[in-house]
Amino acid sequence: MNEFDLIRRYFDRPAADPAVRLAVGDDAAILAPTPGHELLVSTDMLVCGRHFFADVDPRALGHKALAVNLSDIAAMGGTARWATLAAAWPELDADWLAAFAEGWFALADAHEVALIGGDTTRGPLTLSVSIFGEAPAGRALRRDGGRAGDDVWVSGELGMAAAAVRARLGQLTLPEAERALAQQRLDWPQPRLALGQALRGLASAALDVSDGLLADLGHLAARSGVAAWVRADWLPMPACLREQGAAGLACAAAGGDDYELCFAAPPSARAALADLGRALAVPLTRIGALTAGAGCRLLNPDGSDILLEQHGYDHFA
Ligand SMILES: Nc1ncnc2c1ncn2[C@@H]1O[C@H](COP(=O)(O)OP(=O)(O)OP(=O)(O)O)[C@@H](O)[C@H]1O
Ligand SMILES: Cc1ncc(C[n+]2csc(CCOP(=O)(O)O)c2C)c(N)n1
Ligand SMILES: [Mg+2]
Repeated sequence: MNEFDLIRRYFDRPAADPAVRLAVGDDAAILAPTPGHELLVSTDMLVCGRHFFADVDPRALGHKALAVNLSDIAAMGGTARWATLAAAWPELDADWLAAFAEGWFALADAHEVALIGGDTTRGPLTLSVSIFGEAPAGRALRRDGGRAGDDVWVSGELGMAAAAVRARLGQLTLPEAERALAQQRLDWPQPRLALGQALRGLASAALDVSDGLLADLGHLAARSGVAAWVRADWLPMPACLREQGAAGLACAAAGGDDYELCFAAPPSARAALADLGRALAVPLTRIGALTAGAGCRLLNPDGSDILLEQHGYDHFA
């Protein structure tokens, strides 16, 4: 099998989407965006040893490479449409590639996202995915719309993916059942696309939690020109992390790899958000608020600060 056989065998699947005029096989894809919509474009890379362990399940890796990109479209309140996959593969392992493609296409098909092109080289395992989504013109959710007085919310549960990484590195001990759940959260993030779309018109600002809640909320606050606080005891985290004390809190508040949505919304939206959480069967938890000022604080019930060593993952810290 050579490079072109590899592409044809694993990644060249005819797109059902009539907006894909031309996909894999030419010098560029040709797409027909939906009239009245704006294009959302984002890129996320996964590097072996940095974003995943070398012995990762290839099906999970195929899923995650796409999922983390879908999560950025979810954070914008968009519909995901098309993706490109640029990959460096260390070797041509047919079973491994088949499993990777299976993980990718299962998620791609579930969200009707067509693989429209990419690039293939040999090298240390690295995946760079670009995602193209759409939102009705002027309606995408941005980071810069938050206002002092808004509530801060987060979807799902925080911290288990980071706990899986720390357990693997011997920095944290989890009971067997919880360790399996944590591994599941790390390997199989579920991008919150339906939630993001439903938040258009409800949320004032949003982003997805990839680096860690405090770091990412800090970005939202900075872009919105306000400060943020969150209450440690309001964070949605499983009991097994609460029981770990400071180490568990660090996972939930700053661990990253959660791919949940964090968003700001005025208090007048509380009832609608409670209904939305029930309708989508996604837990939505009010965890804090935006205020005048700058920065992002983690608070005790008495209002005192909890200082963490880091607010999130930083590749160069
Ligand atoms: N090399 C680069 N050149 C131009 N822009 C970049 C580059 N790297 C990142 N950016 C931009 O900087 C901003 C922040 O990037 P970042 O990768 O942290 O996005 P994020 O959504 O916060 O996190 P994640 O990558 O985990 O989704 C984004 O707008 C991104 O497009
Ligand atoms: C082996 C291994 N070590 C550490 C981590 C944790 N981690 C790596 S990158 C990142 C932030 C998101 O990345 P980016 O900002 O590049 O999108 C996080 C939380 C992991 N997942 N696997
Ligand atoms: Mg993001």
